[in-house]
Amino acid sequence: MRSKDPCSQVGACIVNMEKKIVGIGYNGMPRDCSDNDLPWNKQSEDCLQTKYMYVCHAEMNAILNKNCTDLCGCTIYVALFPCNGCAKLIIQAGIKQVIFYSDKHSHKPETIASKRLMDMAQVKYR
Ligand SMILES: Nc1ccn([C@H]2C[C@H](O)[C@@H](COP(=O)(O)O)O2)c(=O)n1
Ligand SMILES: [Zn+2]
Repeated sequence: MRSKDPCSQVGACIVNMEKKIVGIGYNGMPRDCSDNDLPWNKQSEDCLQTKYMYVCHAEMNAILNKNCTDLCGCTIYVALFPCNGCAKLIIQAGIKQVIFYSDKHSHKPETIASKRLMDMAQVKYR
């Protein structure tokens, strides 16, 4: 895994209906933003000193890295259940299925909102 996040290395892989890989990504700082200059802290009195303000999620990177015209009908495999921000991207990209390994943040509002959106948009997850 290539992520520089010292606590959580997350990967995502998108496959089309023929099971061909059409996008991969991992969690990392945005392009041209140094992994070394931005914080990787989970907690700080100053939220600007936490990674959450800056890091791009694996799902976002996999979608943006797609090597085909569109992702309609695709399936995304993810290490962690997508947050609400990534759920919006997944839905808007036309991805129809999410296969996740861990749902360890299931109690968080981000995850509850994510499931609400995916249920409405008929994106299956398991
Ligand atoms: N579905 C997700 C959830 C989280 N991430 C990234 C964002 C962070 O780099 C890390 C989560 O950090 P933690 O709070 O678990 O230390 O994982 C992601 O890419 N996709
Ligand atoms: Zn996310």
